[in-house]
Amino acid sequence: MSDKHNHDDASHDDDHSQDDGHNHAHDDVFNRLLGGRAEIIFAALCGLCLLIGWLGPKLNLIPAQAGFVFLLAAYFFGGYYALREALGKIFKGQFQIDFLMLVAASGAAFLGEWAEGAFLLFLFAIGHALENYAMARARNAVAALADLTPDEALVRRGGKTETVLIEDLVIGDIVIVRSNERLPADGFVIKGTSAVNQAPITGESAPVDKMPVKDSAIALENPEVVSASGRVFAGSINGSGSLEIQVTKLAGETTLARVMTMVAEAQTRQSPTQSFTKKFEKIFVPCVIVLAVLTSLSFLVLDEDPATSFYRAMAVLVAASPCALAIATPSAILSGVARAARGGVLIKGGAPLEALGSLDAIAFDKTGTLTIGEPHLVDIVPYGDTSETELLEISGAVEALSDHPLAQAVVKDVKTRLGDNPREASDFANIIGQGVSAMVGGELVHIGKTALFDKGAGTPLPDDLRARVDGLSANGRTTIIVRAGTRYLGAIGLMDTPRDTATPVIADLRALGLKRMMMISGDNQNVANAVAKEVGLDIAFGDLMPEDKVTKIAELKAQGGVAMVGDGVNDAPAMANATVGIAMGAAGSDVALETADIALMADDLETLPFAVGLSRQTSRIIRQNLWASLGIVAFLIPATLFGLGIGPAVLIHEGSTLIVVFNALRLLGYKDRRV
Ligand SMILES: Nc1ncnc2c1ncn2[C@@H]1O[C@H](COP(=O)(O)OP(=O)(O)OP(=O)(O)O)[C@@H](O)[C@H]1O
Ligand SMILES: [Zn+2]
Repeated sequence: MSDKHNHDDASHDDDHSQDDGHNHAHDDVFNRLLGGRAEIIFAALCGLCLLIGWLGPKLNLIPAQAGFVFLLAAYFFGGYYALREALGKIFKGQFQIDFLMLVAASGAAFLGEWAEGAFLLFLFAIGHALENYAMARARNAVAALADLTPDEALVRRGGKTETVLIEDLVIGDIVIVRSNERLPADGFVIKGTSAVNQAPITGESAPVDKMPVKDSAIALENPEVVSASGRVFAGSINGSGSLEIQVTKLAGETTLARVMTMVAEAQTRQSPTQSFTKKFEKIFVPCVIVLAVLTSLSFLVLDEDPATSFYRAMAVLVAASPCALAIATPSAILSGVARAARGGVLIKGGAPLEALGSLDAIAFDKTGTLTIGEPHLVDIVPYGDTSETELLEISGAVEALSDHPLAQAVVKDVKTRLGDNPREASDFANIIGQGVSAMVGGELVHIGKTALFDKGAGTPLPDDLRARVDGLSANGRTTIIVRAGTRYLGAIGLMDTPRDTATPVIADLRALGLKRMMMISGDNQNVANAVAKEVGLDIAFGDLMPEDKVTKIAELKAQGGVAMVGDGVNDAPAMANATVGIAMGAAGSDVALETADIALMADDLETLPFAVGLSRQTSRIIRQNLWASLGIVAFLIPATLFGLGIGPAVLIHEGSTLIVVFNALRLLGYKDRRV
């Protein structure tokens, strides 16, 4: 890895821009010669020179002068990268904590303790090399996702089949995928059926059955509306069938490619804890310097020589460098975000990750989120002398002009019951959150919930029809009422089925410690209650207009924070107002991918407990790391003041830094405990 990352970069530069401070390679002569491993090789050489220079003269193997030359070499190898980095920072007007270490090493040399100084630099160099290696591992955990896509694809162009590089695929190309091969591109199926394993992209545990889309011309024009059974993603693994796929995204723009870019961005975004530790360091570091200066003057009051005081001051400097504190949070966030991405969850940085880890309230949208979002007609109740056919025809004609899930359900079921609809509607209007209106056969037709007929003008809802509607709602039916002119034609009861995953997911979330789980819905309160009860939610807020949803979420946010889970269909404003907005189905929707704080790639709730569990684990690890790093500093400062030497101080210092980093790296192996 030529990729060098210094823990101090991540958090010590006072006014660093995210990308500059975060991740830069040491692109120097040595790294070029040593294949990017110069740092670790230098650390090893430093140790070797130290060993020869220190033991050689002691065992009379080499003369003392030669030993000294080896110690100087150890200084060079151990201090080269630290000095380079520190000087680079100082020229930019930034301060680097590890500069304190260099001062301490020079101090040791100044006192004639060359071996001790070299030992300090050795521990320092090896510690940092390991740390950089670990951080690179976390960062590259996501880059490994790129290996999921094959380099080449088998394409059919103009009757010929040829193999091309995936970079050379163009939109509209037809790609042939044989059984058990990895998919080379995003697109939709035009031929063949197969069960495709999408776990690397969406985290879905079970393979998804794929089949050709009905109309490939429409699908190519509007890839976002292709159903889950038709759409495929680069990087997923074909099952036993073979497929022909039409390409809809260029190689650099596939879902996988975009997730990788977004993860890289997210990993550099600062979390509240990071900002806090930075502020803390701003106060702490000057205090350390003052303390060290005072310690170096202690010979003025204590009965000791100035060299001893100076040595002790150096030890204090090392002891108090809060390196572990600086790396504690960024390393955990890096690993957490990387692990999430590999499980089909895109977390946009440390802030949402930490927020989700500490929330205990979560709100769900109903339609399309907790339910499948495909309601069916279950009750048809004509009123007065209206026939069932007339009720259905008029409703079908009006709803044909609406794109609401309820409308689509009505249109579809009317078509299966009656065939082609002889009636047609015009002058359609949407009455947001309540219903719709349109002209059919010269009459103004209104369709919608009770509130539409209570608040609006026009003939009021007759009591006997209201009683029927209330009865249906009480049974958990979403009920819509139809009125043409002054005549009430009747009511239609629809039912949407909860997702199979809803109940187990909510049980898992409860087991993870979420206390308040609720639903917010525009649907009737009774219906909301029925669904909430079925899936195991604590409470349902129904009859909410779109702006009421926003108000409700803002209210919950003020009461200690809330995560809002939605499918992105008319719940985006509520998600934007939540502490953390979680969108599902992001693999198929660019808008959801871009706007959510956390995006579940699968069009399902399945990966939500994983996201919450991982966030909680990340928060726990950050807390452990903060306590450990502060604890070590709190121990080392008095210990060095009372005589602990530089060697042991550096050992403990670097040891604690590494422990913190490796503790964070545990997140990469976080187990998703779903069954
Ligand atoms: N096209 C329509 N035809 C009939 N009724 C409608 C239509 N659009 C909305 N309504 C009525 O307005 C209510 C609220 O609609 P809204 O779109 O705000 O919520 P929703 O998306 O259905 O539910 P949820 O908030 O649970 O996702 C619906 O339950 C329905 O009664
Ligand atoms: Zn350090």
